[in-house]
Amino acid sequence: MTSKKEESKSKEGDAPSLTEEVAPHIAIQGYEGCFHQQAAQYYFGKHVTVECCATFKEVIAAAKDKSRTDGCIMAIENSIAGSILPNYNLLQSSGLKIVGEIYMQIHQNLLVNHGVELEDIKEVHSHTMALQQCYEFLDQYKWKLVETEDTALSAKHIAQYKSKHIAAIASTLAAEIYDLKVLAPKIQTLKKNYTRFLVLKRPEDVKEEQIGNKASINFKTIHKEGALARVLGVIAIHKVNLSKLQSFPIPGSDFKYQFHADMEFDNIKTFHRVIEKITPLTEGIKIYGIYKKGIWK
Ligand SMILES: O=C(O)C(=O)C[C@]1(C(=O)O)C=C[C@@H](O)C=C1
Repeated sequence: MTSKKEESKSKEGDAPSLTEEVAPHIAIQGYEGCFHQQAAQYYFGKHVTVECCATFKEVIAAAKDKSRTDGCIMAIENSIAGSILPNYNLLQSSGLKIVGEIYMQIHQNLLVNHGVELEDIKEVHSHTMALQQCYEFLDQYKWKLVETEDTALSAKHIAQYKSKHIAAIASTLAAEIYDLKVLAPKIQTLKKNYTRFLVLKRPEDVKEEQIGNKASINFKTIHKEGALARVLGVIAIHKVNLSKLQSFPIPGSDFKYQFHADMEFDNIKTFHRVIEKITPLTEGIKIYGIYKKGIWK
């Protein structure tokens, strides 16, 4: 049986020559018209093919499976709704490497079937992160908010069932694909609304250390005063920019914490020096990847 990955590679007919670049097949959370698909196209180009998964857990499983995909794209944080904490745990247990990141401007829209007006709406369906990005708009109404797997899938469902009382929050691309009306455009709480996505690959497919100016690491510190401050001091002394520090509980540890840190630097040697110096101050330090800082799109 041909896997979806092989199918996608042979779509154009003949097997690609050795010199020909093969469009990657990438696992995403969501379906046709979702923001992950747009992020995949932005990063890999229009020819990328996607393996649509219902949950982030499935995305990671698909990314780890060589017969299914070449890796995945996973949202990790949003500038309005904040960090997607469960994804930090998934990243940690996955063993996958970060090879890139994407900051993508997200416009959320209220979509309905043609003929439906604001006063007809009783429920609004969307991905939890999308709903959270639109609370200020949604708070004006008494609609029931329903969390779904995906923005685009919500749009597809209201079109499919010709719903008269349900709206979806999704992209204008989803509106086009499923022939829905944009009843209210750009309803996210702040005009500027960015989601950061990580590009992950299996470690064996990351041939050599990436050339980059950003890195993500994970570490634990002992439960003693000043332990984290000492680590941060080393980072500061080396003039490395700590662009994100996220603490999250170690599962099953009665609230002991681990830290995820993103760092930006001009010289890779400086980053390695920081790692050398903080290793004795931390436990279980892990480098998730060295990659090129994403451009805000
Ligand atoms: O539902 C989608 O369209 C997704 O791609 C998921 C997702 C997310 O996980 O944050 C992606 C970007 C937006 O922030 C809203 C939802």
